[in-house]
Amino acid sequence: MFELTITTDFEAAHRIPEYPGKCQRLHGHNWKVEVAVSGEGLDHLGMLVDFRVLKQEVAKVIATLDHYYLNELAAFQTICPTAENIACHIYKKLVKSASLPAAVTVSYVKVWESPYSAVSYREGGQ
Ligand SMILES: Nc1nc2c(c(=O)[nH]1)N=C([C@H](O)[C@H](O)COP(=O)(O)OP(=O)(O)OP(=O)(O)O)CN2
Ligand SMILES: [Zn+2]
Repeated sequence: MFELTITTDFEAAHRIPEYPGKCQRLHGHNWKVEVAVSGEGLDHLGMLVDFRVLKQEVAKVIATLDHYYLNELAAFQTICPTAENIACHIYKKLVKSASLPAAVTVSYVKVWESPYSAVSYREGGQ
């Protein structure tokens, strides 16, 4: 099994409306995102998936979050844009991506809210 990761980041504002503290107020983060994909089979070049292809697919999702006020986005009208929900949102968007090879599975998405605090989202008991 091969597991490949890429990292990227984006800037966005959010607030956690019912949070009992300062996070209830509008504030921003430079969110770091790590995406891991895995699979068994390599292509004729010896790659699970080209890093460039994975970065492009992740970039499409990140573009929908970058420099937005996350609470205003459709994805976060019924759930709060916590690091947990952002990681889950990115994961589910990537799973739907048609541009990743069929044999490639998204292992997890990890989102850092700060250099010291991160959340990983994965499915299927991995
Ligand atoms: N499990 C989670 N906990 C918290 C989340 C979250 O998304 N998931 N989010 C927040 C707030 O967004 C807040 O901005 C972060 O708060 P905090 O950790 O206090 O961040 P600081 O950088 O301000 O850290 P200090 O130690 O207070 O300087 C809170 N929790
Ligand atoms: Zn925050």
